[in-house]
Amino acid sequence: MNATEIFKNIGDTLEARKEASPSSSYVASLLHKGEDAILKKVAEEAAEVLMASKDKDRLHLVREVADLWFHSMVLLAHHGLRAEDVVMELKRREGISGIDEKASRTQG
Ligand SMILES: N=c1c2ncn([C@@H]3O[C@H](COP(=O)(O)OP(=O)(O)OP(=O)(O)O)[C@@H](O)[C@H]3O)c2ncn1[C@@H]1O[C@H](COP(=O)(O)O)[C@@H](O)[C@H]1O
Repeated sequence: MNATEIFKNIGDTLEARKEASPSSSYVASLLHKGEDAILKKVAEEAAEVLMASKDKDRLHLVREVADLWFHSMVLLAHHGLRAEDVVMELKRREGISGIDEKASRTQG
């Protein structure tokens, strides 16, 4: 299974969890708690990424980034968006130098 298929499968699961009972699923319970609870998890996971990076523990870092990506996907689902929307934005940016893009924003 490639990354695109994994993102799609998780996105489909998150969508299905909107109809699931909060007692039966972590995602359903988080979606049920609402935006503030999801944002709190995203912030917590981002902080854990920082700590894992400082620990110089590569496996720990991969696991924390997975937690951050996953909770970001739950946030996207809350807003009716999917990982594929973020991938499309990254694709749109492909080949556009960050330096050139920043310069175009500061001109005129
Ligand atoms: N990828 C994940 C995933 N990554 C992390 N987590 C959960 O995210 C939670 C957050 O972890 P923390 O490190 O903050 O630990 P915690 O203290 O237990 O969390 P809190 O009680 O503070 O929320 C843990 O319960 C993890 O199990 C995930 N839960 C679900 N998924 C995917 O979502 C699908 C649906 O999950 P359910 O809705 O639970 O069936 C699963 O099949 C997976 O594909």
